Amino acid sequence: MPSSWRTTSSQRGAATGWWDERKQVTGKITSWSRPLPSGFSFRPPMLVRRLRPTPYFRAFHDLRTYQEDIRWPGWQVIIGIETHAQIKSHRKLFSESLTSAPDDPPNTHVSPFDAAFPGTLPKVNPKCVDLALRTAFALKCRIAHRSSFDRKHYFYSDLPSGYQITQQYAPLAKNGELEVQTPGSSPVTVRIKQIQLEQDTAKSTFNPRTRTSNIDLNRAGTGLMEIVSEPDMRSPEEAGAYVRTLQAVLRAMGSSDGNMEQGSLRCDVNVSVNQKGGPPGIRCEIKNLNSVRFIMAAIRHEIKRQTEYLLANPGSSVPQETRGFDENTFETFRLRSKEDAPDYRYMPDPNLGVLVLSQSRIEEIQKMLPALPWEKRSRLLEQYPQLGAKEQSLDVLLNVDNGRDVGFDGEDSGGVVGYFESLCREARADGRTVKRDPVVVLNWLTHELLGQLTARKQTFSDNALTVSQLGELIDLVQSKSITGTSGKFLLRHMLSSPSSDSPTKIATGLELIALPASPSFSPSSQGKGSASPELQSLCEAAITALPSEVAALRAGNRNVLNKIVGYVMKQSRGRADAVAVRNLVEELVR
Ligand SMILES: Nc1ncnc2c1ncn2[C@@H]1O[C@H](COP(=O)(O)OP(=O)(O)OP(=O)(O)O)[C@@H](O)[C@H]1O
Ligand SMILES: [Mg+2]
Ligand SMILES: [Mg+2]
Repeated sequence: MPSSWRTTSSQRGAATGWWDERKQVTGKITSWSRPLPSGFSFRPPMLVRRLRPTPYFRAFHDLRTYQEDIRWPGWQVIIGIETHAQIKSHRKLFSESLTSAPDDPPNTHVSPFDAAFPGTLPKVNPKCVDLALRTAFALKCRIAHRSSFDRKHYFYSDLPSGYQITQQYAPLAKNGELEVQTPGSSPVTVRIKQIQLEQDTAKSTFNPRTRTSNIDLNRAGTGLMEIVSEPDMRSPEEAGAYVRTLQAVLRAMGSSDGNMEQGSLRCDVNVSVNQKGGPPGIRCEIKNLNSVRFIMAAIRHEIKRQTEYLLANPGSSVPQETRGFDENTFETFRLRSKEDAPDYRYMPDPNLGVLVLSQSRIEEIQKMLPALPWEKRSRLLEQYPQLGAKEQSLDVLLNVDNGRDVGFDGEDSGGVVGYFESLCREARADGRTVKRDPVVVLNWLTHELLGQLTARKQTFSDNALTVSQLGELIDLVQSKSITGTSGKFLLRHMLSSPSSDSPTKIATGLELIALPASPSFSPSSQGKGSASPELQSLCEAAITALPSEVAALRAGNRNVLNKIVGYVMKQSRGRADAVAVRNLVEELVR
């Protein structure tokens, strides 16, 4: 190892002749034996100019005027978030092995490269680059035509090679922004400092009983995007809204599951406090937060801790620390101070050159960018203003839509939003167009179809009902040919026994067609005049079967009416119309 690599932490980064060190290791660039897809090429890292770290005091606290928070009067809180999002690709970032799900058996998705076998070489996965590029576009970043990879060394058992490949000095994208809406206040623009590609680590679990650690290499080498925000947030609520908005963007782009519980989205939150009008304080970094609730709680605790420290030690500043969050006490705790901070000994990865993206490749990605959640929302509201009163259901629909796989090669089927739109305006094979009430369709989709799929532990992609099948089912209920209860039963049946038969045929087979209220049924004549013989005999049977209820009803106790109606509904297996039954029972008992 050249002696110049052995730098101390104070010498590291911008302060030292890093560029000179870089030259020493670039002599040996591994050539690529496998061809790279079009649009990608590698050049030796010599060609990359070192980027100076962005000075954080670049007037960032002037960007937003000081606004007093009554919870901590006289103090200003500054928050910046580093988000690690697992890239939703089938293969890892630098190896051919498949990415894994959290419940996969340990060490079943590991290639020799992931396990750092000597002699193995990395090869960048273009899908990961494409997905990161999509994210970069959605976050309005400037894309770097040339980016490079660095090694960040630390010696943990969950990092087999002893270093993580990341993009410390020349990231894929920089200088973006994300508009964040917090309830009850105007939107805030959070600037994005950079998006860098890096590898995830393995997972180690400690068994306190046997005092052993087990290493699972399944996660090792999975692609991550580190999305670093500028310190532009000023309250726990803004930080929470930022993470939620970012999560929605990642899902809409199909670049990450953004699933915080399962660890595919993790945040390091940097918090500092300063007195009104003063310069920004020293930040403390709270590592690895995996829920928005914890993020907000950790920030609240940090504000309390740091303001108390500054009041108790006037004239001094908060010691710079890396902290953890205790999920039981909702408090942060010290992990290490700046002095104990690891010296990562960054160096360019000699096996990976410069990643050069052609303009045509970048334009291709931009052309196929899926719609952002708020774009889809305003399009739907513009098209169907009635949905304004159904915002919650609309959000459910958009959330499900965000979670889907968004392909690159035109395999995007429109997702649940496309399905919804086709149901509202169905173009039939015979050339007719059937229009449906969007509020009714939205109810059926979110409450019934998605509800049933969730109960069956399925997702929208498992939905077996075509647009015309669900459309016809909704029409059957709307025209009262089947009751709402029968409609739900029919939907369950069609999900568990998928077939290409029409809902009318299936409903007839299952004897779900509603009992007509009268021989010539019309909604306005329900229960009035002569009832259908079948409904009439069901109601008469109920009156005979429930003599005491009938006596109570005759004595003026109208509450028992529900019981009699319920009895008839049960006997008719949900085929009778409850209003018609109610009217008929009243008429017969009178
Ligand atoms: N005074 C401050 N108060 C709060 N946050 C800050 C302050 N200064 C910087 N930050 C935030 O700290 C974060 C720094 O992240 P960055 O990845 O650049 O460096 P790092 O934390 O030193 O590196 P690592 O990736 O190894 O954790 C950014 O999100 C930035 O917005
Ligand atoms: Mg970082
Ligand atoms: Mg950090």
